[in-house]
Amino acid sequence: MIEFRSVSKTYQDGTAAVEDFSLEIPARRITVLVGSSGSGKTTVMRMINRMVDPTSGTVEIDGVDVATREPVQLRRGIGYIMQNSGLLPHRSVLDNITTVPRLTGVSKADARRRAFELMEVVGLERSLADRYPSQLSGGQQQRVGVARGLAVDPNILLMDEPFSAVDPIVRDELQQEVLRIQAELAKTIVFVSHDIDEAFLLGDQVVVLERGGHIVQQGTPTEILANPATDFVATFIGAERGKRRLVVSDSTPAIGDDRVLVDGGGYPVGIIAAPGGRLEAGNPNPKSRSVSNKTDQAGDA
Ligand SMILES: Nc1ncnc2c1ncn2[C@@H]1O[C@H](COP(=O)(O)OP(=O)(O)OP(=O)(O)O)[C@@H](O)[C@H]1O
Repeated sequence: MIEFRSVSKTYQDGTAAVEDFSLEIPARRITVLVGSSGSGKTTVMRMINRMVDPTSGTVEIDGVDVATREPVQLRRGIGYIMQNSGLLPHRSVLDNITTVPRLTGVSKADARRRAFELMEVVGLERSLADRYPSQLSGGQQQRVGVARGLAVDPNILLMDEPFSAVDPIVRDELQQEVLRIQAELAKTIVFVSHDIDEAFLLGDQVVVLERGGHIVQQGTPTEILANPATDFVATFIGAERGKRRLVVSDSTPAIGDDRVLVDGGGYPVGIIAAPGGRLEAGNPNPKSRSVSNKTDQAGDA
């Protein structure tokens, strides 16, 4: 278990990134920290492996204050997977995966054998082993990042918006891989995301943060969806869902040349005015009405 006790972090320039943050992160489960940009998610996560040290308060792993651990040693036992994979550009896929195990004293032969196993775990073909990161797709690079994070066989895996730079289809695949790997390996995963759908898909526990690392709600996805604790959470859930689900469907009826906008449940939520269409024709200020909708209701569908 990872435990934050009244942790605060003020950066040198005076930014109070996290204030009085307390949280228990259960072992062998996925906890997702989700919130808008600048809410302190990354700062919280980095205090686990001492990439950031708290200004006050303590972070404990299985009852041991991480401040008592030597940072480099600590980090070698915790997998860290970040956005844009963070791979070493001049090293092959295999070398990227074996670097940290080699530093911790694993023999070259064992590290290579394990790297090939991990490539299989994350769905990468062996034939990619000698390529350089620039010769891989974004999704493949992220898979190498995940394999590298797993290479030291850590109990804890930190994942900082790992899939936000890949396209939605690849992101879906990678999210499913995480769930599959987790079902197999049962790590303690802390996952940072600004995407509430991703949080609900992956999280056993979801923690919604507001500016200053203030926890506005924590619980299972079902608990949060059923009972958003504040307007902020309700809006966060609703706005995000509405935005993602809105589509102009060919099968929806048009009004003249104007197109009907529907949400994921197929309910009409607005009209997109076509140039010269009925809405546009009577509109003295066309731009202001080119999209008319009520997205705030779309999340309820
Ligand atoms: N090294 C730093 N020095 C000063 N301020 C920082 C530093 N790192 C982060 N901050 C500030 O701390 C606050 C929280 O940042 P943090 O990166 O933890 O948020 P976040 O929720 O992860 O944001 P994002 O989703 O944009 O990555 C922000 O106001 C940010 O500008």
